[in-house]
Amino acid sequence: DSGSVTASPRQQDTEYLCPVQIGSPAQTLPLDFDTGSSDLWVFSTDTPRSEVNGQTVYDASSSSSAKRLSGATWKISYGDGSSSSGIVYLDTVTVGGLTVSRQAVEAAKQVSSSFSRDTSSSGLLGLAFSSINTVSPNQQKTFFDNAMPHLDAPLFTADLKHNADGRYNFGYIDKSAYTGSISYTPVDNSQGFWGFTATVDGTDVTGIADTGTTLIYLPDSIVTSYYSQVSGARYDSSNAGYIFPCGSSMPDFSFNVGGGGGGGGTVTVPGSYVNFAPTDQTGQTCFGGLQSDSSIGISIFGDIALKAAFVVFDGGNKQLGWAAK
Ligand SMILES: CC[C@H](C)[C@H](NC(=O)C[C@H](O)[C@H](CC1CCCCC1)NC(=O)CCNC(=O)[C@H](Cc1ccccc1)NC(=O)N1CCC(N)CC1)C(=O)NCc1cnc(C)nc1N
Repeated sequence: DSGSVTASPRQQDTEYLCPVQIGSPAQTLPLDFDTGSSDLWVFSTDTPRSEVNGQTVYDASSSSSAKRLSGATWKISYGDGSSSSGIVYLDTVTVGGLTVSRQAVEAAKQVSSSFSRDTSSSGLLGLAFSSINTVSPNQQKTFFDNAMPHLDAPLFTADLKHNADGRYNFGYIDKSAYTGSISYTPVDNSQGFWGFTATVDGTDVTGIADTGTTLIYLPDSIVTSYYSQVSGARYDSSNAGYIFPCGSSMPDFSFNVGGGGGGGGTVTVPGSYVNFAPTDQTGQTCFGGLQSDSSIGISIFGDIALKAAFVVFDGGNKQLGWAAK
């Protein structure tokens, strides 16, 4: 089997949403595919009306294939301080033509305010490792883990784009989607994430590939040296990050993956991607897409990096592949 689904950017590439079919007859919900978490959760008819703000909701009672997973609950909190919790159904889930028949669909009975405010997203589809799924008492598998044995190849690929529709493919590598060769590097999934090591300016950086994080968060030394090339750039505590004049032309940012004997491959993030967004309506000052990881405790290669590459998340061989495009 295989599947292929469009990933549409929202709010200047802040997140990417994909249509997912749940239940019988199918209910289509736009979900944020997140390689940084492992719960598939949705706004539902169980979510208080006061917390629903136009989002499409999942109604298990109108799906003939839905079965309540009795006694199961879930509760999750994210790096940006948002959170949600609820109950669990098993139902049929289809992504880009790829169907999993008994997928844990986590219905929200509570969502934090940032989810209520994000009217375009009906929830998340976690693509990290099932070891960090939050369902209790019996942990549940991700859509990818459930699909993997049926896939032509045990992998999915992420091809996110700047201000344009990209694509997640499951079970195959689309050779027309990238240029040159794919450089592979081993994955450390001990924390449940797609962890890997890249080299930036000769320095090894261990981080995670996270489609659910908008920006790139790297060690202070690398970030400071990057912004030292931009006149007027400075760390601004009120914005909690590096800012600079919006008219600045930003240097490209490159990192090497799979740097072993074969020299590996280099991913180059265009400077224009690092000019993330204005900090206010005046459009004078802009917020950087590359920020320090010192308050996070882990380096994150988020959407700003991922949309500069074609990325293979290889669950069978536990490796990450990076190619230019
Ligand atoms: C099983 C939990 C799971 C592993 C969890 N994983 C994550 O948090 C990473 C995951 O990829 C989540 C997925 C997000 C969650 C919010 C909704 C969108 C997806 N990523 C983050 O939280 C990284 C920081 N957030 C982001 O990067 C959000 C993403 C977002 C996009 C659109 C709308 C709202 C939020 N964007 C921003 O903060 N920005 C975009 C706008 C810009 N002006 C500022 C930066 C975790 O580590 N939780 C532990 C945890 C809990 N609490 C805290 C405080 N930190 C934690 N790390």
